[in-house]
Amino acid sequence: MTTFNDVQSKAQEEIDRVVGKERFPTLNDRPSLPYVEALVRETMRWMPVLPLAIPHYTVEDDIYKGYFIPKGTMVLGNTWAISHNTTIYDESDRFDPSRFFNLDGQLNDDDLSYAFGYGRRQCPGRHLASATIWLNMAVILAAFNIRKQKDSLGKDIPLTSGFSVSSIAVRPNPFECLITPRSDAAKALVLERIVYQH
Ligand code: HEM
Repeated sequence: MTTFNDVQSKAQEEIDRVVGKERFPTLNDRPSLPYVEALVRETMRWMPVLPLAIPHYTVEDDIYKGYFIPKGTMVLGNTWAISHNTTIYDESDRFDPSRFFNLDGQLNDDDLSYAFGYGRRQCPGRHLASATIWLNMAVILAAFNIRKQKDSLGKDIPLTSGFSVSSIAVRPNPFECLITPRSDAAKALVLERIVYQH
């Protein structure tokens, strides 16, 4: 969100229009916020957390599409190759949630389930993960503006920190950004929650 401020504004506009500014979004709002849904999908597509899923090995000889795969071969599902396949995702390096909408403006059926792996070993936590990611994104977008940090002359500091792979998971390297409440009302809602939870 630090980099894609136009996407951020579009999602915030949808939240303000559908949910209003008197409360934060809840999971009940999920079906009514298609752009936020598309934003979650695009985040998981553009930089998958597990770009090679989790390694497995074959327990017997197999043939897949004419390739002989001996017993004991390590097999990796190449999630990155799928999520950056340019025949499915035009200009796949571009971050653009609108790619998940059909021409009639409806969300398409590409729910990014492959980001959670494949077959009977597919991630059992995927529904919890999807709900948690959606809710966190929706509430953060409702409450805060996320922008680039400024230098001493007030100019945006470019974001160049990139990503690292630790073990099998990808994560952003530490970076500076500016996170500010969107309004006094948003700030009050955040404070209300903090007080309530303690
Ligand atoms: C962004 C969040 C998450 C992503 C992207 C993710 C992704 C994945 C992937 C790609 C696999 C490997 C599937 C395969 O081998 O084909 C996996 C396995 C697994 N995940 Fe997740 N996961 C997430 C969150 C969670 C959560 C929240 C839980 C638990 C509450 C969880 C529990 C597991 C377990 C137990 C496995 C191993 C399943 C098995 O080998 O049978 N994951 N996950």
